[in-house]
Amino acid sequence: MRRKLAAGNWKMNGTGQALSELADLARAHPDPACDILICPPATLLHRAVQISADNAINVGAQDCHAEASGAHTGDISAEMILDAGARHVILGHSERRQDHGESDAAVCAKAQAALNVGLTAIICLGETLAQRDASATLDIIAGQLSGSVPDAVTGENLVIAYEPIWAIGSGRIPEPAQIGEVHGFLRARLKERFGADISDAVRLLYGGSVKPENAAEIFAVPDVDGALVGGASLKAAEFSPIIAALEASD
Ligand SMILES: O=C(CO)COP(=O)(O)O
Repeated sequence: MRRKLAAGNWKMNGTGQALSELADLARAHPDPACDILICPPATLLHRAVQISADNAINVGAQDCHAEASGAHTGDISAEMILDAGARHVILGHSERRQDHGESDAAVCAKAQAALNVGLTAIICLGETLAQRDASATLDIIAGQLSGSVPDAVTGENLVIAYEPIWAIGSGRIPEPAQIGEVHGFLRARLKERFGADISDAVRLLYGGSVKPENAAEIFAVPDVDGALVGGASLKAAEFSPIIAALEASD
């Protein structure tokens, strides 16, 4: 049985002061019925891990390099993330695909590096508004899925986040049926490629303008195992009701 996952992506937000939100979140959810993950900027990883050592909050990174080490100024490796005490890494977020020109192949290589050291890879994919309007969503998703996910997946070490680009930070979300269509498609494609045991263990998150007000509706969609939350994960008071809605979902 998959355990639900409420994941927060802080993006390029937060200095040391923001870590008090982690402590608040931990206090609000001492024994959660789902996994809780916060992915702060790399500068806060180590401190976030220390704060979360004795509570139910997990800590993850937002990116890693595909190489294990070497002359890559400014980058961090999967092993460094592990060494900082984190166990998850977000990869292929649309902001990285866009800002840094990351291709599916690049994301796949990073995911392979993450799996090599035992991290769980949270691979993001999603269509633009133009692609949705052109009825190309499932084709785009299929291409991103096959190109970004490495063969080494064993099930629990993979999370897929479906994040329609037009829903990120926009306040707009797809219809529940549209989310369900993509998640069902992802599950079926994973099953074709990896078999039922592995595909049943992969968690599928929805991301894009998840808020306390819409969380319950999103979590009621079949094959939605949680959320990857941006803006609303920055404040414990906003993320906490989203976590509660996930805990309350079937
Ligand atoms: O990109 C996202 C999470 O990775 C979603 O961001 P928002 O929740 O701010 O729309």
